[in-house]
Amino acid sequence: MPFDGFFRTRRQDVRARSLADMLARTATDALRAEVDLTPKPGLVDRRDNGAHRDMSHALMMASSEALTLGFHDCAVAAMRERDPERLRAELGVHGRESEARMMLATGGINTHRGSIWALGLLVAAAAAEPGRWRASDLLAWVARMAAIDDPALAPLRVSNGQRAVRQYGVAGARGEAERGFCQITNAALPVLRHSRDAGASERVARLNALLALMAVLDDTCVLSRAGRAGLHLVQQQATDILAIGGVGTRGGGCRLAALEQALIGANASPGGSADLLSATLFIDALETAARDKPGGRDRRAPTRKEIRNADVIA
Ligand SMILES: CC(C)(COP(=O)(O)OP(=O)(O)OC[C@H]1O[C@@H](n2cnc3c(N)ncnc32)[C@H](O[C@H]2O[C@H](COP(=O)(O)OP(=O)(O)OP(=O)(O)O)[C@@H](O)[C@H]2O)[C@@H]1O)[C@@H](O)C(=O)NCCC(=O)NCCS
Ligand SMILES: Nc1ncnc2[nH]cnc12
Repeated sequence: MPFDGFFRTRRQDVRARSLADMLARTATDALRAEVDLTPKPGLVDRRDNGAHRDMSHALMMASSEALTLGFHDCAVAAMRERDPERLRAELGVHGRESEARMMLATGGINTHRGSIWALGLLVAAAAAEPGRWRASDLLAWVARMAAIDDPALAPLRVSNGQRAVRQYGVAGARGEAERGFCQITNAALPVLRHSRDAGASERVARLNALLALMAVLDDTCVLSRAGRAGLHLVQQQATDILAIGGVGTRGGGCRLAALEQALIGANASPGGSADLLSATLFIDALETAARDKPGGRDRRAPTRKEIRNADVIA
């Protein structure tokens, strides 16, 4: 039918806009919740700037808010464009627009490039298949989309991540996306939920999930700053804290403080793990929303309070 878009009912348009708004808000809330989580080792939180001389809590919050529009645009694109190649190109445009808005909001500091990548793809996945919000479904979609080359990407764009990929032979952010960010399904989500089930506070559960990511992720942020020795330090010490029961135990809290000092001393920031923690919280929120309202197509999004309920430092 010609002009089939023209005949979309107002209700469909309203529903499309409301879904895009909800997904964009949920992604932004996940970013804010990650920044607010405290105390994180080597990362910006409510208490200090970790291993980042050029960042602050306020800057990270401003950056998070600046990304909402780009997430919305990724959702709308994924609802409208059914051709994967064309959609990949469009997501690349929205991703770079978001990176530009981030730089404007931060005065040129790269706070969230990795988050724009991971959450932009996840928002698109959730919008492309409304309600199919199991982690495995979302991340399988992400893996397919990430495997498509972005036609506009400058092939010689040399970033810290690309240098680390070449120097250390790791997957990097794009490679991890092509693998469906398996650290989320294999480590972060199980530890987050196991900690909750064991009675841990939401803050402790999220800190344990961050450690679970740090224990297994080949974080190019750490590699570019502190080399393979720095990555080994991060992975080993995060593993050790989880092995004694996580940050909720007396020994775990002390070791977390020691890890923070070691990371600052090594100028090592697990920024990639922070990005994937935001992605984990986003997926957790959508799985919860889908589970709480079976059968409904426009599932209630988790409230801002539900997503950010770990803001309070226990
Ligand atoms: C695919 C892109 C992400 C480009 O990635 P690339 O491989 O080129 O590397 P980078 O540009 O360096 O970005 C990678 C960032 O991703 C995070 N990250 C690191 N390791 C992993 C991992 N194993 N899995 C997932 N994500 C990972 C990390 O981001 C965080 O750290 C940054 C801050 O670190 P910092 O060292 O302080 O800052 P730098 O600027 O790097 O150094 P300084 O100059 O300050 O010293 C910050 O970004 C955090 O988020 C890595 O840095 C993607 O950018 C791309 O191609 N985008 C185009 C648009 C697009 O296609 N979008 C589609 C969806 S919207
Ligand atoms: N809290 C944080 N501190 C430093 N880098 C980050 N990248 C994403 N979240 C971050």
